[in-house]
Amino acid sequence: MTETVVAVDGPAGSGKSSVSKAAAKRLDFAFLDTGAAYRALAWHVLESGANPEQATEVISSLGGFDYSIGTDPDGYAVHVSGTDVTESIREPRVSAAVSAVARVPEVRAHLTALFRSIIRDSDKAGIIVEGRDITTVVAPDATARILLTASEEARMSRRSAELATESASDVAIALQKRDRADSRVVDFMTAADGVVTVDSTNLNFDETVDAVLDVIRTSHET
Ligand SMILES: Nc1ncnc2c1ncn2[C@@H]1O[C@H](COP(=O)(O)OP(=O)(O)O)[C@@H](O)[C@H]1O
Ligand SMILES: Nc1ccn([C@@H]2O[C@H](COP(=O)(O)OP(=O)(O)O)[C@@H](O)[C@H]2O)c(=O)n1
Repeated sequence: MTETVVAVDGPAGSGKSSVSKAAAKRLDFAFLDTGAAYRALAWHVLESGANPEQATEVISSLGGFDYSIGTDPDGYAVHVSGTDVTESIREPRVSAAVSAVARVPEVRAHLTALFRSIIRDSDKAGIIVEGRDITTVVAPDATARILLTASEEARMSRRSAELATESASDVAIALQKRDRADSRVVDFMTAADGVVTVDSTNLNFDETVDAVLDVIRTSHET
């Protein structure tokens, strides 16, 4: 039974995944990357030849979506029907299709229920869950709720440093397009009531992890 739930939201490239993972390791908590599930469904839709832009085709694909993800911050594998898709869900074709899949309300309801069961079943004392709507929809009553932000410029340069095979401008354009589409569905740019903003624009990685750990500690004390 998970006692402490930490919810982290924010735009693409703000550091949600890497910072949450590092904080979870420090606390010996589990870690859940919810974006991986939306990406895996987009991969599944593309793989089955369905059109991600067509909500009815996406909803039909949900029936055969057999998904699993680990919650170990030291390394987690993502599987769809037994196929390891950990790497392939990061491909640009999946990033380009994921927002269309994520805007379908039936998809969000299905995955939210899945995330809640993973959170409930985790055998660690705590879990850090990151995504876009964790502080507001998936776990609004989490022990600590954090909005991790960074300037668009910082986010783009961090993301393009990771994706060496693509040009910086291609990465920037794709990221802006995805953020714009995603923010029509959930607001992850402004902190909801009770959500603490950590702006990492002028913090290095370790300072950002420390800032997140501080919010978690403070939330425990109140
Ligand atoms: N405060 C920071 N300073 C510098 N680089 C950072 C910082 N936070 C995260 N990063 C780096 O930025 C990149 C994108 O982070 P990631 O965790 O993938 O973001 P998100 O999950 O929000 O899309 C990673 O390479 C990560 O190591
Ligand atoms: N809680 C969440 C998490 C992700 N998503 C969707 O999943 C996509 C991929 O999320 P991600 O966290 O892997 O994206 P990055 O920020 O890591 O690039 C996002 O662009 C959203 O479309 C969502 O709608 N709700």
